[in-house]
Amino acid sequence: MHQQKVLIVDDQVLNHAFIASEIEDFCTPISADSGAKALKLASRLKPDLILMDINMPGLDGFEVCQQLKSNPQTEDIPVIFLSGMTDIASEKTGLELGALDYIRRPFNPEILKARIWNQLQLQRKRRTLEKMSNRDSLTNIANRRYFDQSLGHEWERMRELKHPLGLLMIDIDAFKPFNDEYGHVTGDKALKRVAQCLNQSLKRSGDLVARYGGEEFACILPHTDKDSARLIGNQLCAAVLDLMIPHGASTVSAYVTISIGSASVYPGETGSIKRLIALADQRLYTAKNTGRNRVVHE
Ligand SMILES: Nc1nc2c(ncn2[C@@H]2O[C@H](COP(=O)(O)OP(=O)(O)OP(=O)(O)O)[C@@H](O)[C@H]2O)c(=O)[nH]1
Repeated sequence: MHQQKVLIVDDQVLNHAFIASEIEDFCTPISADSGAKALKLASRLKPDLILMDINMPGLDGFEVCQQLKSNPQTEDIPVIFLSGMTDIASEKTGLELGALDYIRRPFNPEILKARIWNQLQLQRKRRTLEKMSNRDSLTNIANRRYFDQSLGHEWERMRELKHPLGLLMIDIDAFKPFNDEYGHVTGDKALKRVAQCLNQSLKRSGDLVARYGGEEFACILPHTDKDSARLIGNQLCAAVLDLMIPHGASTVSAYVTISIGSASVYPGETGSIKRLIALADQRLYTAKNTGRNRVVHE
């Protein structure tokens, strides 16, 4: 099975089979015989490309394209129309709706194949760049940019669900003395190990840990009330201590430790993302001033 998926949307089963047989040696074709099924499959499977007929019973290809482009989860999936409607007005409508290309039927199978191949190569590069732009290059966990984006997204999601959103602000203790004692190369290695440890300690798929800046990390915990956030914070403190990274210049412990400020709110009309960050930040400050290697919470 190939990694890249192409969703073929057409009410004519014979068309599916023909296109699938042309492209299956370099991608995995998936079939949808209606616009409604296409919308469901697109948001569930996130295909790399959608090849779509226009004339279909129920939702037509134009309507499906419009819905795909207005949903943040599917707006970036490239769409190519494959249609027997050869008039300029239809082609213009398709392109104006955000389709990447419009191929008229009858098409030459070799040309269709070449176009799909080219689009999949571009999509592969696009996805690699997207991944790189969201990662911190030293620690290989999410970066600040991705954190800001995710926090905004989770704030909205939890507001709609009326669920609590937890946030941990995390800072490595006495890291300046660590660098002074062992040098920056060892400092970088310790940062990487702590980052990986935090990342691996989070068990739920919706949780996210990011490098917030320097030796500071931040952890987004959807569906998490203040007690659960504190509990997760304590687990993270214990996990980092368990790494047993020697720290001869620390006044807190013989090993590298972290301090955490924990907060959880129900996103609503009052309150804001800024306020949530400020709360967790203030508590991190308190954790630093009351001994370090601890979680301070409400
Ligand atoms: N090796 C390395 N050090 C970094 C990196 N980013 C930030 N730092 C260092 O982290 C240290 C942070 O020092 P401070 O903000 O004074 O805090 P601290 O010494 O950890 O003290 P507390 O936070 O109060 O426990 C600075 O010396 C930075 O140079 C990095 O990418 N690599």
